[in-house]
Formats: sequence, structure tokens, C-alpha cells
Amino acid sequence: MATGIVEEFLELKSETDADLLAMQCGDFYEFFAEDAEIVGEELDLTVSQKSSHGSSYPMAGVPIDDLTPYLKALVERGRRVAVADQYETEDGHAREITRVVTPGTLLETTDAEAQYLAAIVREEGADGDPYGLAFADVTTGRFLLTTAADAAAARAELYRFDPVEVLPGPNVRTDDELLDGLRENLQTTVSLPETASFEPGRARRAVRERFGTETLDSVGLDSEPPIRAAGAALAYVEGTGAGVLASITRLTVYGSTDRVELDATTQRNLELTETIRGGEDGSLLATIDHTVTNAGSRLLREWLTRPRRDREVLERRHDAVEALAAAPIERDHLREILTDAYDLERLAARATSGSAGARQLLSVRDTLGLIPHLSEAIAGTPLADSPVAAVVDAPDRETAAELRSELDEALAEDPPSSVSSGGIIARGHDAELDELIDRHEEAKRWIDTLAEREKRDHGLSHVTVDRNKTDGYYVQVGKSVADQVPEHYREIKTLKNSKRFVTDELAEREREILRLEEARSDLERELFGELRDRVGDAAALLQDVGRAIAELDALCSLAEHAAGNDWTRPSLAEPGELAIEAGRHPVVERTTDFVPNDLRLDEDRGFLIVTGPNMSGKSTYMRQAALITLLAQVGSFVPARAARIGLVDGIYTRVGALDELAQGRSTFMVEMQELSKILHSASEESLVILDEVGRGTATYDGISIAWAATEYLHNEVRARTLFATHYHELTALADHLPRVENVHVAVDDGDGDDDRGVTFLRTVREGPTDRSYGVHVADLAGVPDPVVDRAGTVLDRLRQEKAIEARGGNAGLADASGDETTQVVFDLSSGSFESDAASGSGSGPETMREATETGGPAEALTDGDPSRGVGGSDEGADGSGRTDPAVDPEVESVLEELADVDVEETPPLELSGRIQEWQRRLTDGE
Ligand SMILES: Nc1ncnc2c1ncn2[C@@H]1O[C@H](COP(=O)(O)OP(=O)(O)OP(=O)(O)O)[C@@H](O)[C@H]1O
Repeated sequence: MATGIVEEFLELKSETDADLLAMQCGDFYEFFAEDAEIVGEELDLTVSQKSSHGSSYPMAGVPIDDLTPYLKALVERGRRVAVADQYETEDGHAREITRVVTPGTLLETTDAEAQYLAAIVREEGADGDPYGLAFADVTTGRFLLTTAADAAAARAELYRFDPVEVLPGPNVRTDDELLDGLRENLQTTVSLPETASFEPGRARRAVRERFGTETLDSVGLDSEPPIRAAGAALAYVEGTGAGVLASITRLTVYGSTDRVELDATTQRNLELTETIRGGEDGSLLATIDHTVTNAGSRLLREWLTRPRRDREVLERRHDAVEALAAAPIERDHLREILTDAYDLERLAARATSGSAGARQLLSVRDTLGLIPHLSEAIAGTPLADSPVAAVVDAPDRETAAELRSELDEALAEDPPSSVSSGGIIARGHDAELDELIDRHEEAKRWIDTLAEREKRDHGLSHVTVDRNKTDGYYVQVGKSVADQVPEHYREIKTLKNSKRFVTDELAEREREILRLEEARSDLERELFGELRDRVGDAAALLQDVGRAIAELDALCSLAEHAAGNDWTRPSLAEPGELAIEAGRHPVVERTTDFVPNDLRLDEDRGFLIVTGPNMSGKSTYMRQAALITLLAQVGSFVPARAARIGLVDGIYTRVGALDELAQGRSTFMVEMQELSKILHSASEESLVILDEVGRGTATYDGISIAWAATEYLHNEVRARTLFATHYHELTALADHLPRVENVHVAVDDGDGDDDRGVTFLRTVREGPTDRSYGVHVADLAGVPDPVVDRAGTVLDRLRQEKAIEARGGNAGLADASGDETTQVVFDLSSGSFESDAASGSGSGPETMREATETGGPAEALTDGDPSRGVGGSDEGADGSGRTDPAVDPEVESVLEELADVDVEETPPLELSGRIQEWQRRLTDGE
């Protein structure tokens, strides 16, 4: 038994694995010892010293009513906080831990965003075993389960839900890569509940207890991993106490057949909900979110991160957006009504967990009351014939109206915030309560008029009747008349100028009033509890209405953006087609004078190689294609004059990997892992965006990989692909692969020679480009003038000397002495350097393929556009000594002789003589 308050605190603390303990001491929650120092620091609370049994302990406290914001702040910093409440006992009071608040189980959040707790398990942990994932949002009651085929798919789901807290199962706890990635990219709290809760039998029982066997059957949940994740999540929520588990009411099992595959990398690359630098401003969501309710904003985010493939669903959303976009006055009216809506999903969760107060139930009442207004705002307008009307009509309107009037009839108009103070329930709701109130009021009236009566009956002046904590009700008489009081007055206190008295009748009335007050408060509490339970029982209805409001809000938001930014309705086409007329980038167009561009991909033209100088707009062009496709499959209009969008099953991107460096993987390794994932996962119905694949390694390896990946995507995967590259060699692929075409982003380069006089046109044209204009970009970037000037001179020299210069393939293919278009290739089969002109078509993909097949380094040797060395897209020396492409003629002639030598036929002595001779010539040349 603890002897002092600090000892009691420490004892309770030892019972919990929470990071901090808040212990109720009367009207305060106190933190002691180390906990006090932590909260003092983190929450800026005053830390004082408390002495206990000869020792002194730091102590910090917050008033009872203020605990929630402090808890929230601690939890948002990733702390798990146990709360010990005080309760009365026969011999005083005692305390016990009633709940543990963690980031994923905090009910009292006010943030708009969903607050997911995720559990993730993996079957035995062997390669190829699927992952099971459960996502619970206690603030809205949503509980979603799914299976992910591999780690990448699991990561994609985690990224999409962006959980605030993650519970890794036993096999996942050793996966440092996954956990570090979560901590870093999602800044989530990783908690480790006992592993037994992930155990299949126990987990299944937990799920059955919560949702019933029938639900399990009806949602088709029969695979083990998601059940294990679900069981662990439920056990964890239950373990945190205070009825939070009751808020979880909706079980959804989802698969991936109806949604567009978007892996974590792609969600990040496309900056759907946050930018690559972090932060929401500048993301697609922040740009298009004009919702006026929290639920609407959450839903829009869900739509955006989970585009659909179901044509019917999408057409319906497009119809709704079209109708709303064309009806600005009605849209404004609807949005104005929606502004008054409270977050019904969250209120339902508060009601089911028993934590909703009277004001929350009033919010439920008021929000239910909006439905008829919304209906009226639609009736008789063009919206009435659109799916917008169906959205509002979807919930059970009759039951909603009944619940609304029940709440209206039961709740007082301006109830106090605390349930215990009485005055919550309206008159007329309960006869017994009404009677209690009548009697209470009558007794109070008797008291209120007592002073007057006493003055009149006993001829006293200076009489007042009042009440305080120590004396209860009393009659106070001025000293001057105190000796005139009647006999039945009993004196209880003498003050300076007056005396206080009680009478038997007054004492009796006082007892009656106290009895009535207590009875009234008990009865009100009971009636309120019943009412709250009824609202909790109607959680599904509230969720339906909440959903309708969220959906209407999200659709209005899409319409608002479409109308305000001249977006157009996309028409949905068969997979494989993508035709965009005057398309724009949905985010960049907001801040730039944007130059629109067309894009066409179809059966005969499935793969575009996008070339163009640095900074010309290649990435923007490709991202806009991905975003327009994605927006169409969200149900939104798109930034274009016209668009036909073939439905895709997935969007895959490979764009730069800046942020992965923090995780200790090399840029190139990440690049290759992402490429590998795309080559494995994409299908004929996917859209693939590759931005400069292969640039993270030596030039020739890079070109070879890019070349081979292109062939594979074109021949095997057959996905629609946009591939931006500075390797102009790749443009030759268009001559060899039937569905590959070149496009380039045009620039105006003035006189054509000086890279520093370039104007970016941002216009995409057919065909390849031949230069990178890297020097110009270096200049723009503020590289010091002497360096830029020198780079220009070197570039000129290189061009004049036409030293091993590469020019993209189909442009007039080459005579070795002619200008601009020579491509020099090291042909493994002949063992010699060959120009395009000399090798003919053999220098094309065949050469590359051979190179790859023989397992040797794919030596499609060109040194690329020399300007790359300055413009920053080349990785520099590759170990082959080609950093200076101006090859000495002497060296060149040695190489030619070397290539011509027939090793089989030349006698060894002669061979060694010739080698010595070459060595001499090479050393002399130095
Ligand atoms: N169509 C356009 N209209 C107006 N501005 C554009 C357009 N396309 C791109 N831009 C602007 O041009 C800049 C460069 O674009 P982007 O990053 O797409 O170039 P890039 O060719 O991919 O460059 P790099 O090869 O160096 O990676 C961006 O700041 C972008 O805002």
C-alpha cells in the first residue's frame, strides 16, 4: 500500500508501459518525478517541488477540465500517456489507471484528418509471404482490412493511410527497413504490443467478438494475415480502456481490383497529398481542396489517393461534377448549408464510446436537420436530375428525421457542457423529471419568498435569505432587529452587523431541495445516457448521413475547382488510349503562365521518348499526363481543353530519389529497385512515367539499362510509357521498336550555337531533340560567369572537333565525316568502334541487345552530348578514361590497328612486337 501521493504515483506508473502517467489529485491531474520534468519541458508547464517522506519530487499539474488539450499535445509528440482517475471509496478515495491514450486511440481529436492506427503482420516472414494490414480510425469508427502481396504493396498502403501509430506484428518487428521508413517518411509512432495479440486464434476471437461471425462471413474475410492484424489492433484499442473500442463500428475488407495501383513512391512523386520537400502546400490535394467540412476534406483525400477503375462510379461522379459546375448559384447555396455541418462520423464514434456530451448530441441534431435543407436546395433545380440528388437521398431520411426530432424534444436548448450539472434535458421529455423540476422550483420559490414573508409576518426589517457551503440556507437579520426575532429562530452565527438563524421549516426545505437536486441530476444523467445510447445505436445512420454530406462536399469542391480553373470533363476510353488536347499541370498552372500541350498515346504509339534541354519542361509534361489520368479516375474534371482517358489499372513513376538517401540506400540502388518494381508490376493497362532512368551510374551502364528497360516495357509489359531522357542515343529506339515515338520539348536557341541564348518555349513537338543546353541552365542557376564562359568554350571545341559525339539516331543517320549526327558504337561482335554510317542499322538495338545478352557491359559507346558534362546530367568519368572525349589521332590509330589484329592468325612473337610498338606510340603521345 502506497504511503504518500508520490509513492502512489510511482506504484501506478510501474503498472503501465505508457511513457507518462497523469494522476488525478482532486481538481488537478498531476505528473510527478521524471514525468513532471518531461511534461514541464514539452508543454511548458511550471514544475514545482513536492516533498514526500523526506524527499523532494518535481511536480507539474493541469486542471481536470484542461487535460484533453495537454493529452493531445503529448500524444501528438508520439508519447503514450496513462491516465489514473480518482474515485470515492468508503474510507476516502483511491485511484486507478482508467485508460492509456496513444496517437492512434485518442478520441478527442479536433483535426480534420483521419487518425489511423495500423497493425501489420506478415505470415511466417518468409519471402513471398503476404502481409495483413488493419487500419482503425477510432474517431470515425472505420476499420479497414486488406492483404498486401509484398513489402512494397504494404508500404504503399501504409503511405496512403498515413497512420499516426503503427503496431508491427512479430515478424515485422525485425524489418528495420520498413520500420525506419515508416518513422522517417510518415513520422508515425511505432508501438509494440504483446505479440500474443497477433496470434491467429486469439485474433480471430477478438474480431468475432467485436463484429460477430456473420459479419466475418459476409465481408468474405477468410485469410489469416488481415485477421491477425485486425485482432491485434482491436486488442490494442481495448487495452487503452475507456470504451474507445466501442467506437469501432464499421468493418470493411478491401482488395485491389477496383482501384488504381499507386505505390508509395508514385504517391510521393506525384505530390498527391504532400510535396516531395514535405508540407501540404503545393500538393495536388491542397490545390483542389475547396471543401467546407472536415469529413469532406477527408473523403477528397481518400478519393485522391485511391482512384477508381469502375467506369460506372466514375461516370456518376463526372455527371455530378458537371451538374454542379454548371450551377454556380445552387452550388454556393449547398456549400453554405454544408458549412453548418458537424462531423457526424466523429460524433457517432463519441456517442458509441459514451464520451459524447449534450452539446455533441445537439450537433448531431443540427446536422441531421441539414438534410431537408439540402434536399430543398436541390429540388426544382437542374441538380435534381443529376446524381447529386441521389447522394443526398441515400441515407434513410425518415429514421434520420425521427432521431432528429427525438433529440430536439429531449435536449435543453442551451445545455451546460458537463453532464453532472443538470439542465441538460428539456421539459416535457420525461414526466418524472418534470415533476422533480416542478417540486424543486416550488421549493426554491418558497425560499425566494421567505424573506418577504418573515418581514411581513414578524414585522422584521433587514431580513435576507441565502445559502453557503458551511451554513446551508439561513435567515440573516440585521443586528439592530436581531432581538425581535420569533422564538422558533435558532441562531447559528453572529457576524459584525448581523446574525444568522435557521428554522425547522427552513432546514426541512433545504433537505428537500438537496434531495430533489440529487434526484434530478441522477435522473438527467440516466435519461441522457439513454439518449446517447440511442444515438450510439444509430451510428450506422449517422455514418450514412455523414458520408452523404462528405460526398456532396467533395463533389462541390471538385466542381468549384473545375469551374474556377476552366477544367473539362474527361471522356473515359478503353485502356491503352490517352489523348489530351491542350493539357496543363494542375498545380503548376496555378502559379505560372502555363503553356498547354497535347499528348497522344494509343495502340500504335504506346511509348514516348521525351527529350529536351534541361529545365525545358519534360518532367512537368509527364507528370501532367499522370495527374490528368489520375484526376479522371478520381471522378474529377481535368486541366485540358479535351481529354480521352483510357482507364488505367496502375500508375507507376520513377522520378529521382532524393529523400531515400536518408535511409542509407544509394541513389542508384533505389533507382534500380523502383525500376525493378515497375517492370514486375506494370501491365498493358498501366501508365508508366520514367524520368531519366539510368542516370545514377556510369553513362554506358545507364544507357544500356535504359535501353533494355525500354525494350522490355515495349515488348513484354506493353504499358503506356513516357520516358524522359538526356541519353539521345535512346531516341534511336523509335526506328527499331514500332510503337516507340520521339517527342521533344522545344526551345528557341537564337543563332543555334550559343547555349546561353536559349528561350524555353515549353512546347512539345514530335521528333527528338539533339542538345541539352546544360550550359544555359548552369548560367541560369547562377554558376559563376568564368565557369560558364569556360564551359561554353570547351563545348564549342568539342563540337568543332566532333570528338566521339553522339547524336540521336534517326536524324539523318550519319556519315562519319558529316556534321552533327555521328554515333560511335563499340561493337562487341566486331570488336571495333563503328559509326552509325559504318555499322548501318547494326549499331541500333541489336548491338545493345547483343551486348546485354553476352553478359558483358553494354558498350554502346558514345560519350553522349558533350554538353551534358557541364549541364549536370552526366555522371562524369566512368573509369574508361573517356572524360576527355577529344581523342588523340595517334591513340585512335592504335585502337584501329588493335581492332584489326587477328589474334588467332598472328604469331605470338609478332603480336608481342606489335604490342610493344603500340605501347611506345601511346607513351610518346602523352
Ligand atoms: N508547359 C509549361 N508552361 C510553363 N512553364 C512550364 C511548363 N512546363 C514546365 N514549366 C516550368 O519549367 C520548369 C522546368 O520544368 P521541368 O522540371 O519539367 O523541366 P525538365 O525538362 O524536366 O528539367 P530537367 O531535365 O533539368 O530535369 C519548371 O519550373 C516548370 O514550372
